[in-house]
Amino acid sequence: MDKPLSVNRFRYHFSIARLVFWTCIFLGLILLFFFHSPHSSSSSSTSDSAPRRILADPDWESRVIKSGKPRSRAGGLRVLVTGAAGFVGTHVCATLRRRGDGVVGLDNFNAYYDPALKQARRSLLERADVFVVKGDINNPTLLSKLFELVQFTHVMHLAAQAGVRYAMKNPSSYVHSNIAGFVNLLEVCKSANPQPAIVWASSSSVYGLNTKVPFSEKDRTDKPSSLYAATKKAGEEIAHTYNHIYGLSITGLRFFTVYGPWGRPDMAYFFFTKDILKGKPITIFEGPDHFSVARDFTYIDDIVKGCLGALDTAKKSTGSGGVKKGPAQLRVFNLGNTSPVPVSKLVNILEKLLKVKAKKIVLPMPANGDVLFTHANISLAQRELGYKPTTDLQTGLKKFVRWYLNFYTRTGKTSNV
Ligand SMILES: O=C(O)[C@H]1O[C@H](OP(=O)(O)OP(=O)(O)OC[C@H]2O[C@@H](n3ccc(=O)[nH]c3=O)[C@H](O)[C@@H]2O)[C@H](O)[C@@H](O)[C@H]1O
Repeated sequence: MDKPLSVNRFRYHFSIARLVFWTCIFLGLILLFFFHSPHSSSSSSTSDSAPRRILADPDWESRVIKSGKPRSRAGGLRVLVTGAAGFVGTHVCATLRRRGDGVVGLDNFNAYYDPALKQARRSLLERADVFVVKGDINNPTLLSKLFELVQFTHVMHLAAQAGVRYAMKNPSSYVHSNIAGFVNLLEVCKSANPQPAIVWASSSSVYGLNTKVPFSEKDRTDKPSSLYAATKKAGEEIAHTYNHIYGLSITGLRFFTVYGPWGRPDMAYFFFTKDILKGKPITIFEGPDHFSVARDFTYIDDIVKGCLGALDTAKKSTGSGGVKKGPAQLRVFNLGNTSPVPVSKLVNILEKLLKVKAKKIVLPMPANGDVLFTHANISLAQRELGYKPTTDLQTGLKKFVRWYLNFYTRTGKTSNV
């Protein structure tokens, strides 16, 4: 009798120990999964740019609050500008601040192109009294903190993974910034009280392989030729959803190949300038049957006027704290120049301005996501935003070249694309 009892007791203790052991292993795995899951690292970590101690730093907070306060204009806007150290972002921030609006910049200062240029733009904005927070639009803790410190009336969303051809090299960066980042931003905006009105950068690339010109907002946009274009098109659909469900006022601006001082080194006009000056060959793409590839190049000051026109005419969002109270404004506008110029002509203008002959290599356009031409119909933006571009390519490139020579002589560097 005794023996079987002790055997049973032994078995009993053994199975309890086994149960405890496997429970511990199971809990350990759950904890391991939780701390290493992408969700937990993107939502709770502020590591890459805005560590928790910064979010609790009174000095950091007072800089955000001060920058977000309108200066002179009674009833000035309070604008959060994402992508503030980017090309368009820098110009928009400086112009808004100059007219007296409150502006807080946000930028993750990634290394897609020369971070030194982004830092130089940030210094320019510091001198213009705009504080640029280093942080990512994928960080909800940081975004919520900014909305806690400043009651933004508007968000000018310019942070994005730009560039048409780079999408073949790093497709996930487009999904991360242009889709996940945009959704994250909209989630925070929809929950804000009051909700801000949102103006954001879409792209002429949504017209994709369309052949009817000029491109009109009424045209279909279901033939993107690059992943970049597809993510911008997705952004337009996502904007529709957030407008529909939460009453967010959203305006999308389709920019047409924006160029000018403080521009992006990954764009053709910029690296053509660098290579022509260095005596390096440049490649000019052409279409089938020697078709001249052309762009509706649009000067930065004209684009900035369009951005401000969109901010100033944006109606208020109708929801609050995540609940829609009524229908809200949803708009999309072309911001182009309405006069396409062949890329070969752009090169001729640069040669004259730089007083250096380019070493040109003409090649058939590879299947790299590029489209053959762009041409904007801007009558809607003209009517609704008072948008009227005034700078032709010759004049705009002259200003760009002057800036380029001055900037890279002063800093003693050449552009590292
Ligand atoms: O409007 C937009 O929405 C987009 O505009 C811009 O794209 P694109 O219009 O393609 O400008 P960009 O790269 O400067 O090429 C210009 C021309 O040079 C040709 N090109 C280019 C490179 C080269 O080596 N040779 C060449 O001929 C090339 O074939 C093209 O015809 C932004 O980068 C993009 O982020 C987005 O905002």
